Amino acid sequence: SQERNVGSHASSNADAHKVSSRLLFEITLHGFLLWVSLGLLMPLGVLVIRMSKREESGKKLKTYFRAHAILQMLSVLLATAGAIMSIKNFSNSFNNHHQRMGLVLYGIIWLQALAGFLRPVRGSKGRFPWFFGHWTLGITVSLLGVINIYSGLLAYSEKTSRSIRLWVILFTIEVSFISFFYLLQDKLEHIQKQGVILGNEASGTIDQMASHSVKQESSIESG
Ligand code: HEM
Ligand code: HEM
Repeated sequence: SQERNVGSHASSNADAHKVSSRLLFEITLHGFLLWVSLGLLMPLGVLVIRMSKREESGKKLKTYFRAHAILQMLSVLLATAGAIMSIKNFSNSFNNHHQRMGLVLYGIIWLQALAGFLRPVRGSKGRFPWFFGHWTLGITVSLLGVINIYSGLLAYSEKTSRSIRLWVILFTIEVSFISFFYLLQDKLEHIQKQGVILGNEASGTIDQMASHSVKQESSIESG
């Protein structure tokens, strides 16, 4: 960069300004594309396929599956556009965590999407190992994606000396909502099951419990 400054001595001020505002635009576009991709579409795609867990109608199952596949493919395409752009315009030095982890993420999301298409049919022998691999990699990518968005914001504030406070706060709120909903999905299943037991089998269950405790008491008495 020193060489460049020396080389364009005559119009150095104007050039420096041009370069920096162009770079600023490219960094902002890079950040925005990758946030939409790994920070929004990908986690939404995960939440959507998890909604199919409590679904019995085949038609709705298919819709959730389609939505998952489409959201994840869009996410991969946007990330790829962002990757091509950043490799064209940035330094390609890969000398910090953000850049190196970003490169690894570009690779893994392609693998994950390809693996999504190469799934064994439901109920076959290979389905569980596939699901376990797809789930583990999917969750890992989503977590690393969130971490890389934070480190990208830090890199942005270092490069531009602009405040990132608002973006950090907004992104943290978004991630909290998504995490809450992710955890709630497991609980909803639990709550629904409890509802079924209380609604349909309550009297039977209570009868069983009562007779069980009577037996226990009588066995304590006799013992
Ligand atoms: C998970 C999402 C992200 C991934 C996978 C990612 C990936 C990358 C990669 C691979 C590079 C190096 C590009 C090269 O030199 O060819 C890079 C650079 C950079 N990224 Fe990101 N990025 C992400 C999100 C963000 C966000 C949200 C921002 C915030 C604006 C950001 C800001 C930057 C900056 C400022 C650079 C310049 C290089 C530096 O000094 O570190 N990135 N990113
Ligand atoms: C980078 C892209 C992708 C990511 C990050 C991802 C992530 C995930 C995650 C985390 C789950 C598990 C959800 C849960 O039950 O807790 C899942 C399930 C699933 N994914 Fe993906 N996925 C991606 C792409 C794809 C694609 C492209 C397809 C198909 C074309 C696909 C098909 C499926 C199917 C069928 C399931 C449900 C498996 C089952 O419940 O048996 N995925 N995905």
